[in-house]
Amino acid sequence: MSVFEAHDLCKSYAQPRQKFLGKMPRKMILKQVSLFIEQGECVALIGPSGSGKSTLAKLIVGLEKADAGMLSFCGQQATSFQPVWQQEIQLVFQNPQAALNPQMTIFECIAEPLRNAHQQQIDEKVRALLEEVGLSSELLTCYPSDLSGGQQQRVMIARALSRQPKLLILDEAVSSLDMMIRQQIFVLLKRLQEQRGLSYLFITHDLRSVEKMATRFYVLYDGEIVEENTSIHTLQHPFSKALYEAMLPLYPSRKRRECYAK
Ligand SMILES: Nc1ncnc2c1ncn2[C@@H]1O[C@H](COP(=O)(O)OP(=O)(O)OP(=O)(O)O)[C@@H](O)[C@H]1O
Repeated sequence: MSVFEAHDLCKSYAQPRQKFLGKMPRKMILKQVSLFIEQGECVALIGPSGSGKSTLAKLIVGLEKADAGMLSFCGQQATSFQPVWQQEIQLVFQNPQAALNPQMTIFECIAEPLRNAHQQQIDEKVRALLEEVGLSSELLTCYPSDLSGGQQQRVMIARALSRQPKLLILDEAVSSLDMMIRQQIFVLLKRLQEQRGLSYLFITHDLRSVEKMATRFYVLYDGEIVEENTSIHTLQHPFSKALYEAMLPLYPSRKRRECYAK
């Protein structure tokens, strides 16, 4: 069963700099984008910079409104994001440093979405969430700046989990992390996917991450879905092929090793 579906989503933005004779032209950013995510599935979204990936993420979490099209979450169809979906669709951004309030302790960062609960419940929940994302409770009194990038991203994931989501939108969520930490976050995300039945929309530029995380992926190019595939090794669209060609091999051939060494 699909946890989320988008049908023919269109989105344009006004171009104030190109205003002419009192008319404000609009630029089409998303052109009839359709996709679906099954329950418990990790679907990736790749595409060049400016192709509209983050705009699509914003439509899905209700930060922006589509010009046209339909959304469906857990079988409920609507022309725009519904406030009742807010708890269950959560967004994790690329840069946790910018997303976490530097004045709040780690406890406060994770507890903030739980503020309506009883204090004792909040304490227990925050500790359980911290443990679930593999962080020590010793960090509860620290501030975001005391933590590494990987730890900060774990806090962001714990914060998102506090709302009991069904769908996480991971917008370049591991891009700023080094390879080792990235791998650890992948392991964490896979475990959460299994244990909680979570679904992910995993937005990235990195085909290796797609290979590791996703069972299926879409390619967004100039606001259009130009490809849907299950393997990065059978890409069809020229952009996807170019991205594949640009990917460094896991085990470079001798010829390539010599080339990189120069
Ligand atoms: N609020 C806005 N007003 C006007 N134009 C916008 C707005 N937000 C995004 N855009 C434009 O929409 C286009 C798509 O932007 P978007 O951030 O969705 O791309 P992206 O694929 O996520 O890029 P990247 O991979 O670099 O993050 C860009 O040309 C951008 O300038």
